[in-house]
Amino acid sequence: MTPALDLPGYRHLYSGKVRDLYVPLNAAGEDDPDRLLLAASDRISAYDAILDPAIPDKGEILNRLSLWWFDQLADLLPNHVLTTDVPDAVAGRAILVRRLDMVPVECVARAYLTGGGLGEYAATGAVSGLPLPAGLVDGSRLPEPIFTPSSKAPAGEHDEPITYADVVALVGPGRAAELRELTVEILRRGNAIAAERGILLADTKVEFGLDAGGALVLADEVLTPDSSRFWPADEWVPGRAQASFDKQFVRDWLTSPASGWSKSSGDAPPPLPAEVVEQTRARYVEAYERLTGARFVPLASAR
Ligand SMILES: C[C@H](c1ccccc1)n1cc(-c2ncnc(N)c2C#N)cn1
Repeated sequence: MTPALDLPGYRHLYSGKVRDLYVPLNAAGEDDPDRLLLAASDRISAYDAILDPAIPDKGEILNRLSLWWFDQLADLLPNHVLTTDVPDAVAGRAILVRRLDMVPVECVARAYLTGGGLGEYAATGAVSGLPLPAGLVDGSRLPEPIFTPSSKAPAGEHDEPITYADVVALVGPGRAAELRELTVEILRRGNAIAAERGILLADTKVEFGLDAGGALVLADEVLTPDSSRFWPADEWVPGRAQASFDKQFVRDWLTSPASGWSKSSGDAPPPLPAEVVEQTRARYVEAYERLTGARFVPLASAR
């Protein structure tokens, strides 16, 4: 994995698969207690691996999409965004945010049944302890979006599904109800907009934090293809694996004989051909332009 950039005036705190977290330093070289810098990289992850090469402009496209969603949701709850005035090295793909006391729950909502939720349903008839109607299949639209929280696993490990009762035990009944209501409403609103533009948001993960006054604030990224499953609406057919809006070219090539790779091999996926990289970049641009109604012009080229 390409190491996170060295940003003068910032200390690198942590890197996830596709994003990097920094803290601004004051004149004395000490950590700013109130702000963080969240940088979205061009890295792409699939099959639990970070693929090579990176997808040009992916970080900027998804950062700008997340900022657009924060605006669409601003009447629902406050968010952590302070400014997009960031160092040139990460311009367009990073934001300075308010440092929050992060809620220790991965807040997931599902509007369609797939992935880990489908596995839980097949085994128990329920997801996160929530019984669902019989007869649902891969890609079934749920009667209403459901809250299916997970634990915050240590770096490199998978989040584990937890029940609503577990959330209550972690944050108390009032806060748990607030998290459930807001997470479901964010996905509901996301789908109300996305469905009109030919994209289905099957599920999403959002993160919340508390500000100094104890108010709940929407943090992290919101409703991006990295935090949510994006499906092309015109290809939705319940009963089979759905096409991914953004990662299908990657999946098709990696699982084709052309790649010479097998998911079950345990080997790292081979580098993506230039054509797959460009097709994938184009899908991120298309998702951004369909949802926001704006053209994507890379900041670098706009300068
Ligand atoms: C999971 C996520 C992350 C992002 C980027 C790279 C790796 C992890 N993260 C977000 C915070 C965080 N902490 C305090 N205040 C905040 N406003 C935020 C946010 N967002 C800590 N981790």
